[in-house]
Amino acid sequence: MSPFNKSNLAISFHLQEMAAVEANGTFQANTKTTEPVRPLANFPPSVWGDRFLSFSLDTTELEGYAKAMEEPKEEVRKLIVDPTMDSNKKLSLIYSVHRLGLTYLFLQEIEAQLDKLFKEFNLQDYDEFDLYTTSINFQVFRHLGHKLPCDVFNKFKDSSSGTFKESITNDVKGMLGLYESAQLRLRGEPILDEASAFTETQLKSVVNTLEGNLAKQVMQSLRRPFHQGMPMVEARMYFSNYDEECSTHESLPKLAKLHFNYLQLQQKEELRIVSKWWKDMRFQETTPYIRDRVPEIYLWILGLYFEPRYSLARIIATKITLFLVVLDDTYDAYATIEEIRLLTDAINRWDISAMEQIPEYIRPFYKILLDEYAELEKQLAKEGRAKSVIASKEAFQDIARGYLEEAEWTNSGYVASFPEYMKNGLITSAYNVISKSALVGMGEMVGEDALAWYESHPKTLQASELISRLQDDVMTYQFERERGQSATGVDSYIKTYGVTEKEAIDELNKMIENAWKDINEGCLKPREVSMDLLAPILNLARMIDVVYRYDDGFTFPGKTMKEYITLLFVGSSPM
Ligand SMILES: CC(C)=CCC/C(C)=C/CC/C(C)=C/COP(=O)(O)OP(=O)(O)O
Ligand SMILES: [Mg+2]
Ligand SMILES: [Mg+2]
Ligand SMILES: [Mg+2]
Repeated sequence: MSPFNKSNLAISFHLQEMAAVEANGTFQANTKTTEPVRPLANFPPSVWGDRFLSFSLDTTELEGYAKAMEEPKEEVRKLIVDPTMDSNKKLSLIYSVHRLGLTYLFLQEIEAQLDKLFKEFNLQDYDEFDLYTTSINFQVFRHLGHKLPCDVFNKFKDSSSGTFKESITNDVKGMLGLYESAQLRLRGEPILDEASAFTETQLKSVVNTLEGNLAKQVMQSLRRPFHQGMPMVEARMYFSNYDEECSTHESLPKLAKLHFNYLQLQQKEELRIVSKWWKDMRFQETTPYIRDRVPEIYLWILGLYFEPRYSLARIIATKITLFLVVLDDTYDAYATIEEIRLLTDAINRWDISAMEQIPEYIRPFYKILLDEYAELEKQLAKEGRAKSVIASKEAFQDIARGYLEEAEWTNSGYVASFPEYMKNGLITSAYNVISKSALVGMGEMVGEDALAWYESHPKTLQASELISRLQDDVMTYQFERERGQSATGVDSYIKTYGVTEKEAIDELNKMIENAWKDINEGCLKPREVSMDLLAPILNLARMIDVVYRYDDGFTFPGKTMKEYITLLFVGSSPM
């Protein structure tokens, strides 16, 4: 959409909204009802309607794909463990396996290979490797948890000027690899800070001169680097744009196709289940003021983990996150401060007797909330893991209190200091409650120690929360400011440090960049917990990039989220 159209959208949207408020205003003037003035947002309606309800899973087809995967999977496994394969070829095979989202099928074999290759690492070997090979190796080691030193890139810098050598700018594949490598940087790796800016500028300057797959690959990475992407979608795009790299061994694309088709059927069934549940709960009738975004929230949760074994976990986490949309839009775009106080108290009480104290319109939500959690607690108690449900429920109560704090600030016109805002903002980022809710269906790997680690509010989780809170604020503060919603991190930062709006946004973006470095650090070995428990946190940060890198892609889901939902769940025939 051209910027002109975009501003048209905003204008027409604003006019609609003004008309609605106006209508409300005149409506109240004439009828003298006690109906309060409400901060209505008139959110755009669902893009999808009921189209995902009609899917019907053919389990024979699903089993057919699973069966057909066995043979190419064994072929790929043999390649991964093949002791005669040259180590750089081995690393580039593992790289393609990883980008195709297949690592989890060969995790033991891949970890064993990388442990061995990482032990054999010495910097001298890298003297004769070109930029492309160096960057592939760097990415594989870093993605799988090994801290390959960024010194491997020193030889590409001009020792006298200290900048990157001009000569590498002609090596587009190498530059692309360096750009993707730079996204894995940690604090204290300035060569990679430079590399990220240098390669992005260079690649943007040549992208229109490129052709074929290389053009598609550069456009794909410039739009969003792999590391910040949604694994399921990134796998699909790697398959489409890197067929040369994928077809080095013909069993790999064969496996990738069957794997994608298997997952697509399972995910369409999950989307049908949550869409039917949402429709049966009649939220769009009882709370019509909320954003109707079931496929978008399901896509968000799919971003956390796409492995078949997490099917139930995705359904549970999607439902709880949909509850959060109802809660957030109720606090932000409908309830009065009195109603918010009553609802927050009811959520803290978590008792059906609190029904009579909350407004009529929100009672169905409250009842469904309590029933859903009671059912989850009962189910998980059978596995002796009801504690994960309690942790999710307590985090849910926590965010309601956080949303109340925001509402009190809005109501009193108070603009919190930035530190005070962030203390509450990490809670309202919703990434604590969502990550804990993601654990509920993950099975026996979520033991006492896993829960204890999450409850300790680890740095990696805080970093993901900060990215969620601040990226959302940077992309939604104008729209929310127009509606008089609580001051966001942007307003707090401006007020606390007396800087311009642009300076504030630059500072917030630097905080987001540093938070990404903390997440990258947290995923490197030795890890505090298994990567299975870190992946939802890393992927939640990735989904913020997917939804908010260019605009408020959740309130206005007509671009990236629509494209991704179409790619994964609409029509696309089996590969
Ligand atoms: C904050 C954030 C990006 C959360 C992501 C996790 C998530 C899906 C939370 C559910 C509520 C929601 C969609 C908030 C984002 O919109 P918003 O801009 O209305 O959130 P806000 O009211 O907290 O600013
Ligand atoms: Mg909101
Ligand atoms: Mg809110
Ligand atoms: Mg917002």
